[in-house]
Amino acid sequence: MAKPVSIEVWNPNGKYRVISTKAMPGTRWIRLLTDQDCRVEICTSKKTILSVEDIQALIGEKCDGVIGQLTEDWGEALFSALARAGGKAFSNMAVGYNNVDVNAANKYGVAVGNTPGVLTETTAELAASLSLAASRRIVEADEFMRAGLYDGWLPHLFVGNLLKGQTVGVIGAGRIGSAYARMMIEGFKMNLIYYDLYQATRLEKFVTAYGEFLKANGEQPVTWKRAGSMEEVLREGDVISLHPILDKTTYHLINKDRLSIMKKEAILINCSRGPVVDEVALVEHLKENPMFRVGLDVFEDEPYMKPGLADMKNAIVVPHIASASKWTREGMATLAALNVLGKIKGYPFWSNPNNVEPFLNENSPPPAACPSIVNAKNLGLTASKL
Ligand SMILES: NC(=O)C1=CN([C@@H]2O[C@H](COP(=O)(O)OP(=O)(O)OC[C@H]3O[C@@H](n4cnc5c(N)ncnc54)[C@H](O)[C@@H]3O)[C@@H](O)[C@H]2O)C=CC1
Ligand SMILES: O=C(O)C(=O)CO
Repeated sequence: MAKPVSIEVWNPNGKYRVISTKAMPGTRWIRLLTDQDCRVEICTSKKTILSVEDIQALIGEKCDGVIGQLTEDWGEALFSALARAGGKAFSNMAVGYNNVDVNAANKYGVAVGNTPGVLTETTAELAASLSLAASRRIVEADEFMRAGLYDGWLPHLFVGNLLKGQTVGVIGAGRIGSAYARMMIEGFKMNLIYYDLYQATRLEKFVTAYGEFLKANGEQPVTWKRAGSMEEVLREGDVISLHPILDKTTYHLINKDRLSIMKKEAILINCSRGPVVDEVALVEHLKENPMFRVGLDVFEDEPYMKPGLADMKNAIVVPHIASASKWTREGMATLAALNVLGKIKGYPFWSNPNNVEPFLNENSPPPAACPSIVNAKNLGLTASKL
């Protein structure tokens, strides 16, 4: 058993014991819990990634719910420990929950929450930033400047790609993929090709309407196409951004063969999960194709990069910061806390996790519901009528 982990306590006499495995931005989430008779314990350990043993030690003998992080391994060991301690709820402070074994949670009757919606625009904005940075070689140019290498304007200096009129490819056109597509289409007048298991009807309607607007104003209209296969997107896209969930259907979705069918000067962006890309194959591809560029927010063996990646000038790498805006991170903390609180209080689950705004309004109390419980149906929970 690991040593006890250091904690900070809010409302020590609260009836329900709720643990957060990390300090989270803002204070609203703490207030929402303490106002409802929760004792909140926040882990203050300096370790970035807590082990299963650390979290078991935090859970202890009695625990009603836990707010955890995407870096933690929530499986059989933790859900059984939480259930033994009387716990009813766990929430990831993340929309992605590939770190959670939902079947194990179902087995122990623990509700699993996530935080959709509040990070859609923020994450899409980072994907758009990486797209621009890669197309205009901003990081390379910045390094060049700081190294004192600039000795005057030159016709060939850091020539990149114009986005206008090119094709943006989106794989996984859900909330974030669609928001990213809109930014690239509206901002840079790119044409869209996308691949998803489902039709992105709202996105299609948006592109059609925007195309008509451009035409009416004497400009070249933008177009959209739903691809019948992922390969079609990879062949046709100039900038391709990955936004699917990580599961067994998307693991190494970008591999050696698929990289080989992409355009030699294409840009690949990954703000989904690292294992969606075979990073070893990517490093080889970057070496062999110097005009091919990538922008990566996530990595296969986070926090590590595969050998060679850090040396590649045609790669831009940032440390999983796509959701890192203040508003989003505070909102994620709020949604995660309300998932746990709602389950402890026996509230129904919110029937539309695509619209979590009522929970984020600081000026009114949140609805009496759990904003997003991914296994609500498995646990037979009731949907909110609000
Ligand atoms: N880098 C970061 O900081 C962040 C990463 N994410 C990642 O982004 C993912 C997507 O988030 P949302 O857009 O909110 O989720 P979403 O559920 O709205 O979208 C995911 C889309 O992927 C599609 N999809 C699933 N399997 C597929 C397949 N095999 N091929 C093609 N498409 C497939 C789904 O149909 C869905 O439309 C999260 O699961 C998370 O892993 C999310 C937020 C921040
Ligand atoms: O919400 C997620 O899935 C993240 O990756 C956090 O930014």
